[in-house]
Amino acid sequence: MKRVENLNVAQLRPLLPPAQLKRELPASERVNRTVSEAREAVRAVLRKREARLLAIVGPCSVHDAAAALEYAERLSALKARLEGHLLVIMRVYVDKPRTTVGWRGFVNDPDMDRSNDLERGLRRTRELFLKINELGLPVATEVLDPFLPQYLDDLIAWGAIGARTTESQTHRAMVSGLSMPVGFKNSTEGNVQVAVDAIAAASGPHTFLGIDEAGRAAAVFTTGNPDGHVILRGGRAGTNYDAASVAEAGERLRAAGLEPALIVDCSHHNSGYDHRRQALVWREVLAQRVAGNRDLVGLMLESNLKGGKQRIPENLSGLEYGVSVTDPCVGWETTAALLEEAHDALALAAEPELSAPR
Ligand SMILES: O=C[C@H](O)[C@H](O)COP(=O)(O)O
Ligand SMILES: C=C(OP(=O)(O)O)C(=O)O
Repeated sequence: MKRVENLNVAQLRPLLPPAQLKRELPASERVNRTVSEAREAVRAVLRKREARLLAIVGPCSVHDAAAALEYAERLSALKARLEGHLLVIMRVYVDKPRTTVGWRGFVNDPDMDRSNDLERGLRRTRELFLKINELGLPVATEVLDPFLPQYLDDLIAWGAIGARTTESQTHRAMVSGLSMPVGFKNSTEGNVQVAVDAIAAASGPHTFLGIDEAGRAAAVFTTGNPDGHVILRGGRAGTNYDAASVAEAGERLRAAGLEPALIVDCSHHNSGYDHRRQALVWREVLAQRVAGNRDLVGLMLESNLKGGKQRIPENLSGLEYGVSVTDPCVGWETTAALLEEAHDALALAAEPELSAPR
């Protein structure tokens, strides 16, 4: 017989099962509280039961756990001060989609040397998510590989489906079984309807091929995720954070019978991949929200310890600490200033309400 199977597969390397990793690195009570309280708070924000603005900020991708932790420590201190008006969650993105090819993220290639030691990546990612949650800072991440949630789901407060996968049946079905609220990005072309369709699709039950806690192939039967929402990230057709684009996205959700809840991603096509433009987007969207647009429930910022981005050098000792290796990020000072600004603007806008005669 002619060999016809696995012709392009170099190796199949068994991985530790999810239950084993969770046993080795279990969530503490404090971590569990951070995750469950943040998920509940996000749900309240999405349903407009609470007026805080969701602020999802952090690196485009994590490549250095120490730098990510330093960032998390700074952000958790700031979060505590801004809690009255902002619900701050840290972007801890470890599984990166690529337009063509490139480094696939901390979980896939933690050593950044193309050794793709996934088992080490899973361990190190779980360790990092645990430490960040332990600070009381909830974790936001893109859910790209459909098997990954089995290893990390108990540590994630908010999930995203990226612009390249919002239209994917596999991802919609996966989200229908996820335990946390999930935002769907508009497509890279700028199509918002695919994100609206994704919310509707993921809100119902699905059955798909997955793995169970023991790592065995399993048919996964889901009940549907009621907490989908749209993330506007701009597209090749242009930006979509202006008042007209925001209104149109809200109308699309209403027309589909869905809660009009929108997050604006200040980066990606909304910033033209120029990190200096993220502040403009942030301020413009904040002004719309302060002027009374309650469809706008959140903002996303790509931010790191230092601004800009760097190429991954052949010799990794040449990496600059705290600088993104994927999309350009705003630095820490800009991040802190934008968060403070948002907090103060929302506080000011809320004042007349508070002091209104009863
Ligand atoms: O947010 C990250 C990137 O925009 C996304 O992963 C695609 O990256 P690439 O176009 O550099 O491959
Ligand atoms: C990959 C990302 O964004 P997008 O899917 O919008 O390109 C991201 O937010 O890291």
